[in-house]
Amino acid sequence: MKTFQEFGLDASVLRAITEMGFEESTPIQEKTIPLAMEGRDLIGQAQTGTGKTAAFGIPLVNKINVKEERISALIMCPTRELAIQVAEEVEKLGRFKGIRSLPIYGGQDIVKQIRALKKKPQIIIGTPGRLLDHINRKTIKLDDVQTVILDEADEMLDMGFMDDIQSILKLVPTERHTMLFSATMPTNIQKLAQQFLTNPEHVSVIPKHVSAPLIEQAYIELHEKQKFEALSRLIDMEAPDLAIIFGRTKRRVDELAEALQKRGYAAEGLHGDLSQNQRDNVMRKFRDGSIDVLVATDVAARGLDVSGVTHVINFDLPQDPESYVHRIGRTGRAGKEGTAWTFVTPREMDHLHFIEKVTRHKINKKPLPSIAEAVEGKQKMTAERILDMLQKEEHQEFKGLAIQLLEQYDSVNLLAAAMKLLTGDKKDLNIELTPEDPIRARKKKFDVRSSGRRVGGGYGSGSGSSDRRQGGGGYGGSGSGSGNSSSGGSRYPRKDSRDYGSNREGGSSSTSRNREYGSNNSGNRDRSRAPRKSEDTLVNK
Ligand SMILES: Nc1ncnc2c1ncn2[C@@H]1O[C@H](COP(=O)(O)OP(=O)(O)OP(=O)(O)O)[C@@H](O)[C@H]1O
Ligand SMILES: [Mg+2]
Repeated sequence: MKTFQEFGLDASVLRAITEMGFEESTPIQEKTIPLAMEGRDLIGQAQTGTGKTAAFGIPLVNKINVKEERISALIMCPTRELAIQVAEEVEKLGRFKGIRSLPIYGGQDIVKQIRALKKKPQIIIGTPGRLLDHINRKTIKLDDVQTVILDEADEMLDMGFMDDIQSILKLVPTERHTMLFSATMPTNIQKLAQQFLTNPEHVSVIPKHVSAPLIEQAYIELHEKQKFEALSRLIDMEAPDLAIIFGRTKRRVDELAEALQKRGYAAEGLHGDLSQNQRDNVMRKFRDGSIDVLVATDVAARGLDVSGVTHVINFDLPQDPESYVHRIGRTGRAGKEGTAWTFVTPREMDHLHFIEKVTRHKINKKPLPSIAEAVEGKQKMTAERILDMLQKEEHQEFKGLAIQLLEQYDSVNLLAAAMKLLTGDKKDLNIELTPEDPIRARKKKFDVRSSGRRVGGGYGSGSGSSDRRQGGGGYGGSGSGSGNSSSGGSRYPRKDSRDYGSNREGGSSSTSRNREYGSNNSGNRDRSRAPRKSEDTLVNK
């Protein structure tokens, strides 16, 4: 692998890279940085957690002129959390060069954003809905934008952001440098690429499997009613440092987070119906370790990079293979190992096999963890906590009492009792979750075409595009409901309700497919689209 010195980067950018602790470039960085520095348009595909952000961030900050007082680069992301995270990485990369960057996303006070825009940032990192809002208010002008990056480009298309992106890109000079990035590149991305990129280079670092190599993947076949018990046992058995648990709907996430809390786990939920403040708080707590279980809808599936996530658990099977790849990719990042567990009900087994086929990765079947395994795991963890406390020497004030107790009681019994207390077993609490419908693969899904690799039918282009058309139609008129709309009669249909949601945006919107992560109907899926991808969407051809 190349060191960063070999790219001929600005000294201030190199210094930033060093401070971030990056020693060598990752494969996608090695391939894209030189091309991007030449100004080539490109489509960059590489596994989750392999540094795509810096792959576009480094050449971007390298070329930005700090004297520029206008927006010269635009990065678009599908979710607010991702926009915030990418903005932080860009900020770090550009720090010593003195580059000004700003995240712009829905749910945040627009007046505050307008004030921040007055500081003349050179790089804007935003979600499409809120960007359009600013464009309509003329608080963001794109006339001088020279570089556009679409992170998780396929997801933005999938969420129905195509119209928004088109509207935005129409305002950017055609003489520009455009790059798309994602771990998955479905065929429909070609349409976007053809329209917006000039003679793009397709840079793909997907060796054999589309999912990241350091993730151990397993599934448990079980009935819907067994899921919660299985989850508790699994968490106890595996004792994750940090875990993300994906649920299918917002209601599911709420119920699950509450149920886990009742059982004594430090868990909180994240989905599009929460206020931005709540979303920020949950993410902050998860990042700083004040909670160790994040329960989330697919709003957290893409791009999020939280170090220390050792486990991803699909409490509900994801809708499509892409979602599976991205969800499990929240662990096993930056060279670290991770484990992904997936719960599958008997009726969903076909769909799991489909995911295996598309991702070209066998997912190992594991038995439901037994009570004994759960107990053993919990005991181990309690012991670890005690030893950790010993090392930190934070137990001094209990020493006197300990000596007294030891004079009267047996040491083994004493410690065992203390451990039992510490384990805080609340297993007998009766918890019932509202059942979710199983995901079912469509009948015609294995319509194998000539190459023998394609999987058409329900996942192929035919039904897929009709799904999209439906979605697109629904968005046209969804504007009026947007709570934070202020520029009535705008040129663009208002679609920030799809900005993965907040109460204000999503509440009254009539978004047709509930794809936006913020409808108030608590039972809604955060994404309720039919599976429809073709096999070759995920695998390097
Ligand atoms: N060259 C490098 N050396 C060490 N760590 C790196 C390097 N480049 C990036 N990283 C770190 O790797 C982690 C994953 O990077 P990043 O979030 O960019 O992955 P990604 O490819 O965009 O993944 P996803 O597909 O999930 O969005 C981050 O914590 C980042 O700081
Ligand atoms: Mg990323």
